[in-house]
Amino acid sequence: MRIDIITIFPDYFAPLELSLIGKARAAGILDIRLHDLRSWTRDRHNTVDDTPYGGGPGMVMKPQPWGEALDAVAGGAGAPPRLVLPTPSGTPFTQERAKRLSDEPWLVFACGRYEGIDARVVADAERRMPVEELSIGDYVLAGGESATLVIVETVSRLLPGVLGNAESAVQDSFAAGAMEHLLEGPVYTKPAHWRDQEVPPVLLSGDHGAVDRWRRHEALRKTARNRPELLRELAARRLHELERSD
Ligand SMILES: Nc1cc(-c2ccc3cc[nH]c3c2)n[nH]1
Repeated sequence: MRIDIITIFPDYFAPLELSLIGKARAAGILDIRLHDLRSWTRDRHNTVDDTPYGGGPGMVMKPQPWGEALDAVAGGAGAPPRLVLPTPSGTPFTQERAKRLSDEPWLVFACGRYEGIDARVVADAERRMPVEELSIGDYVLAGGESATLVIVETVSRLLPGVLGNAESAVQDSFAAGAMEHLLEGPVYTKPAHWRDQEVPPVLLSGDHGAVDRWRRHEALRKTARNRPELLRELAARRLHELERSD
């Protein structure tokens, strides 16, 4: 997968040189390219923002640098990339959406700042590539860079060869089919006794059936406590499946 990131803060993405993603880049599984938006400014101050039409607080990112940056990065011959634009007003980013994005050969991320990017940039981009405006949660960041890091990490770890043990990707809380979207329960490792706490004996029993039942029970408990709405959705899905099978 190729990933291009356009931002005024390229250094924000230094973490993508580390750990699993850094190794995947070195192995050629991931081709991540950073682009400084200011490279496409034309004035000596490298201006990327201006006051909003209609008044109001803050500044808006100018269309000209973005238009030329997207032309340069995403405008080549061949199939266009999918443009991902993190924004508080976007479609919720979920594990299911991450799975779909992981099937894309080429993603371009546009990292906004200030009050956002002039709306004509998205309208212009939609003429030549699919555009996805995504929110990583109902809170407001200072820019799109953190959201882009979250999306890139979530998507990249689903790519074959990125995680050492593909199984751990399957067992994620929200991975389709793994414990039906339940939250993951507690995990333990050596030593079996630590600061007067014991590892649950079932995990040392060697009885894999009992371990699976215990883990499902703990996942249900955790989900009921922290995300009860997921249990309601699970019940509704089960009911729908039963009614379809009648
Ligand atoms: N889910 C979420 C996205 C954002 C976001 C994304 C881009 C910009 C640009 C300026 N402020 C921004 C905030 N906040 N929260």
